Amino acid sequence: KLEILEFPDPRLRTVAKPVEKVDDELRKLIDDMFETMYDAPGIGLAASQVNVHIRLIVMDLSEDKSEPRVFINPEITPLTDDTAPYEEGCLSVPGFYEKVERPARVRIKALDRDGNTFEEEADELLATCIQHEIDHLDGKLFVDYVSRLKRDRIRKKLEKIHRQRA
Ligand SMILES: O=C(O)C[C@@H](Cc1ccccc1)[C@H](O)SCc1ccccc1
Ligand SMILES: [Zn+2]
Repeated sequence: KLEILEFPDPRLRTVAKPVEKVDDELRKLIDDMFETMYDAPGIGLAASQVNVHIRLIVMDLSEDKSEPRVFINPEITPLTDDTAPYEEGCLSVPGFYEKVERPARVRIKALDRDGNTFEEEADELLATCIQHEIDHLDGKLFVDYVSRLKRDRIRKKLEKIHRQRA
């Protein structure tokens, strides 16, 4: 299992670099990220969250771990000006949930775990999750979309918890 960085760790603000080679070493990291995500549990995980600053996301929106998805060097394009709200959480901001508005439908272009390019249109939870994860690759967190007052309260609470840890 890999350690998940927690807000306000400054390493979460790193902008991830494109993946150069989709090889067995990368696939080992992908498998370790799935193990970490399922154990958390979560439905998405960006490499940035495990302190590996490359443009790699793993995701599984299914109820029974039956639909693992890999997005390498993902690019998204909004397909509508409509936005959809979602009560977002984050494995890097444990215990806090805030409403975030994001484009309701997006086009995703990425490489899969074999290095093949694929494209798909996403709405609902897939649209929300892929945008949340790509934000991680750009050093952004969902708490950046709430007021500074709210963000500071969340930061202070998590800093207190981190101080109480050994
Ligand atoms: O990136 C992460 O930290 C994992 C996120 C992914 C996510 C955030 C907001 C909305 C959708 C997905 C979550 O912590 S995974 C936990 C979870 C489970 C079901 C629904 C929403 C969030
Ligand atoms: Zn997150």
